[in-house]
Amino acid sequence: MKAIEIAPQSYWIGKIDDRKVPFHRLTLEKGTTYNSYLLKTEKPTIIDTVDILFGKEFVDNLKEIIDPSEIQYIIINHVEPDHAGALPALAAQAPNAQIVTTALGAELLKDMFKLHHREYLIIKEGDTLDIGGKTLKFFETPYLHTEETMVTYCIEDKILYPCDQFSTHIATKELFNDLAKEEYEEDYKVYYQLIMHPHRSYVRDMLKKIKDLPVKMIAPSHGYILRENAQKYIQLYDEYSNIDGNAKDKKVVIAYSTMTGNTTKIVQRIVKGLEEMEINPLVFNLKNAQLEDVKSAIQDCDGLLVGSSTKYADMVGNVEELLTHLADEEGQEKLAAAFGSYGWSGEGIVHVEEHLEKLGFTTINQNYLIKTTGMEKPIFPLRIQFSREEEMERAQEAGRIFGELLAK
Ligand SMILES: Cc1cc2nc3c(=O)[nH]c(=O)nc-3n(C[C@H](O)[C@H](O)[C@H](O)COP(=O)(O)O)c2cc1C
Repeated sequence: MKAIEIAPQSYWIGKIDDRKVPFHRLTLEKGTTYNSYLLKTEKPTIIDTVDILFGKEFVDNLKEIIDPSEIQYIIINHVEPDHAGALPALAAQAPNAQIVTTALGAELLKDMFKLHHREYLIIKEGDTLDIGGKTLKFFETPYLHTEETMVTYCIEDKILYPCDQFSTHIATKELFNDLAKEEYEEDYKVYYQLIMHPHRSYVRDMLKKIKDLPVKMIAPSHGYILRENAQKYIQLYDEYSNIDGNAKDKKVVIAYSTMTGNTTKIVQRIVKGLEEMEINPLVFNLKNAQLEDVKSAIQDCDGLLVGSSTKYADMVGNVEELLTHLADEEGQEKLAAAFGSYGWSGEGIVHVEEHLEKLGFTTINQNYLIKTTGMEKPIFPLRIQFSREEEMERAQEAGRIFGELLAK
């Protein structure tokens, strides 16, 4: 494909992939595109590249419009190899270019592509970069759809370069949405649901960040460049990610035991996280609760969180009694997770999780989170050492994530 002008001095330099593309355990029946952009300003800049399969072709095509050694910046909004895959081939031909990305993005690129020796320009929220004739502004948009992700906005052109966000998997040759020969809104929605929806609270954070930008065109990294009605596509993400009425009707039970109150502090932060999702859980400190009451609340709930600290490698209080009491119940695949404070080994939390699994609950743990959201940091089971404040942030995040998973 030849370069296509999208704005003065700005070009699409991507690749149309019209195969049935294997991707995220799916087959993209309509193929896709990998959209890369060249901003041919005084300090020539490339925004994202193409899939790793097409690295050589990408660089060969690029050479027809610019000498790669002139490139000053290569912006990597997201490190997945369908966008950053041509970076090694490009970087080898562009020795003067700095790689512009988030701090986490730089760490991942170094290890993934052995680019330790390159110069990086690390982006923080709201930073701007003068590329000689245009100014770029950056926003960190974590988990859309991986942790390191950011978006780039060109102030003069009013173009948003959001990489995977606002994308569509279609191997379009028309490229611009106003030239589309087929209806594509359903494909746009399906893409959102598969890739972005598991992270919809982050979608809402991103929407707040770009709310006041006068975006005239969205130039994503898959499918159509949205130059007609760009705001409509932002509005659609607002509608799709709206959590109202989704999570707030869910019933959550938290049941726990504590020796010295550390697990109570965790509960308070989990509750705050759930409240962010408009969920008000029923909380039982098992020391003061009738097990029959807790049991009937659990029978009636959509999600269950069971907490215990650890005493001599075991659960504390009457957590075990409760879990045994539930043995004649079936978890009915309801979502559940274990949490607790601990000192050095935290076996109590492991025992709680094993009980929940045996009872037939769908237990949220790291494997579950990786499969459903791609999130690899260990949120559940939630293990907090003593009640260290610096760790408590995780408890609130865990509450929010639990709510999001319930609302799915
Ligand atoms: C008698 C006793 C035994 C403990 N045994 C363990 C243990 O085996 N493993 C561990 O990780 N922490 C152990 N701890 C540490 C507690 O789990 C830790 O202090 C925790 O923060 C207590 O939380 P809580 O106040 O919610 O009960 C023990 C604490 C006490 C007092």
